Amino acid sequence: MGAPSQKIYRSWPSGPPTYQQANTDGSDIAQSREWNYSLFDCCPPGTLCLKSTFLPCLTYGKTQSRSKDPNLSNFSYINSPTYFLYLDSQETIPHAFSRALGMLVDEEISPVYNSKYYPVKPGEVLADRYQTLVKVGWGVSSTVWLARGLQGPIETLENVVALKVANNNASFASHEREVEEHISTADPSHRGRSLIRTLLDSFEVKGPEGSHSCLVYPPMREPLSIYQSRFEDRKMPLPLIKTYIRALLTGLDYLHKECRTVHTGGWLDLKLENIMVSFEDSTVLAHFIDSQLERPMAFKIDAVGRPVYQSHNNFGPLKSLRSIPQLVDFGLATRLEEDDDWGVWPIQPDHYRAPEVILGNGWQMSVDIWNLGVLLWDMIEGKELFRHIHDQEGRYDAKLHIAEMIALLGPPPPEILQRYQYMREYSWPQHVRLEDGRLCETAEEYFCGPFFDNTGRFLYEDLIPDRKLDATASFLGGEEREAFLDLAKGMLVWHPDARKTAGELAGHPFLQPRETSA
Ligand SMILES: Nc1ncnc2c1ncn2[C@@H]1O[C@H](COP(=O)(O)OP(=O)(O)OP(=O)(O)O)[C@@H](O)[C@H]1O
Repeated sequence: MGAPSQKIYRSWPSGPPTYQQANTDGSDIAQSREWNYSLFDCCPPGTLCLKSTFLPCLTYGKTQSRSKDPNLSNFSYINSPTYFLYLDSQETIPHAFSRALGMLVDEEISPVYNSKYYPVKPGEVLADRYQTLVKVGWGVSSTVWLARGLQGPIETLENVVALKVANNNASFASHEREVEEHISTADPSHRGRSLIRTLLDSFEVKGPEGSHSCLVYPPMREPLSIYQSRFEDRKMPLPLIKTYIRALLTGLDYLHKECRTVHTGGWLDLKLENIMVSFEDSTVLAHFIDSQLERPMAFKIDAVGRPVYQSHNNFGPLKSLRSIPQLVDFGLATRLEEDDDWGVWPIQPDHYRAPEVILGNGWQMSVDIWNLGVLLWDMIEGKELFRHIHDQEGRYDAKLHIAEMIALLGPPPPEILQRYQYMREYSWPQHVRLEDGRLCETAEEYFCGPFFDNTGRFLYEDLIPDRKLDATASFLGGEEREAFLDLAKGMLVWHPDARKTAGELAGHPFLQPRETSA
């Protein structure tokens, strides 16, 4: 599905109806270029990156030269130290990547890959303040690099940051910066603030295709999706999962109450990839950086001449379980300042989509609670809760999704259906484009409704699968299972206002540490 054409929210033109009011009113990029290792046309990039990790003077030289000669008219990457390091490095170049010819790498996999990614190279100095070390990730609109800040003592680990270099068309980047600045300052004393990724700095760089925003963050170990894979059968120990869920709820409590911000706002929401885990021990990062010496990143040149580096994000086995989770990626977050501000456009990845989004009833903070409720199954069982939401061709089908919600939770209460009927008349302030190019004005058009008739009867009763929520938690036994279901039932509620708040849920008995008997 395509994203909304503009990132806005608007309340209803005549004032948003409350549930009560509604009740009464009834490249193809050719991937043929070879992998290679050159960086500045003179030395292998990975090696340069690694050398510069340990010998910052090597690549920092550009910054130093710039301070003497701002135009860099006489600057050369080849200076005597570089040259010797280049010679010295020849033996460390791995050859394994030659087999990667024609392969799609990292961001190239994105269906919307284009040259709008800034061509970051390892060792590059950005804005005279950060020197890139190694690429650790990518998204549909950015690449993420570990970098060293050049303004403090440059060899210390404290100076290592993560740089998110946004695409030049990424309007999300300025939005993300604004939201994150707001989050950083709303109430720094709230416990939940540390559970949300905070921005350390931001700047712009000029690339061949225009200007790119760069957002600077503390470095993190990895997304929860990778962290999970470090445990047998991808199953984290239950006490640890409980701690994580409690932490995420504390973060959401801060986000919702103090920042009046919904994490959701587009297609990329609360999911395992958007929960990052901190380093359990500073030596993990130190060893990772050291290890890059032996294992420089491979890269290729894409059809338009942009280098595409293969990210390195394996920080190795866990040394302890002392990591903490953080919510990241606020590029599509939505601020709803007033109680009667509503989001109205379609949001959330299919699997996590809340009923009020599909029905077009408008959404607020509680849409994140539904999302996290669904995510509980991914976190604990490593499997998705909703299993029948795609048609035989694998396309998302909202009526199947509603049918499965009815199976698991029972039918929606009357006030939801009344509001649904009321909101069917509502057209979005802006059309939203579907992947096939069609423009939609209403949620009903977008999600191929209607779903209920005027009497509130579901139009596709034959699609309701034979599943019950209680039967989906067989991964837990006895009291744990009951407590877990009680928690989930406070989150997976048709009526958005009846969902428990993040703050209430964080105190749920299922999430409290158990006293161990002496
Ligand atoms: N602070 C960080 N430390 C280490 N790695 C990071 C950090 N932030 C992001 N990453 C890595 O970069 C990847 C992409 O980051 P992020 O999700 O912020 O980018 P994005 O362009 O918004 O992605 P998308 O929009 O496709 O979800 C993450 O999945 C993670 O692997």
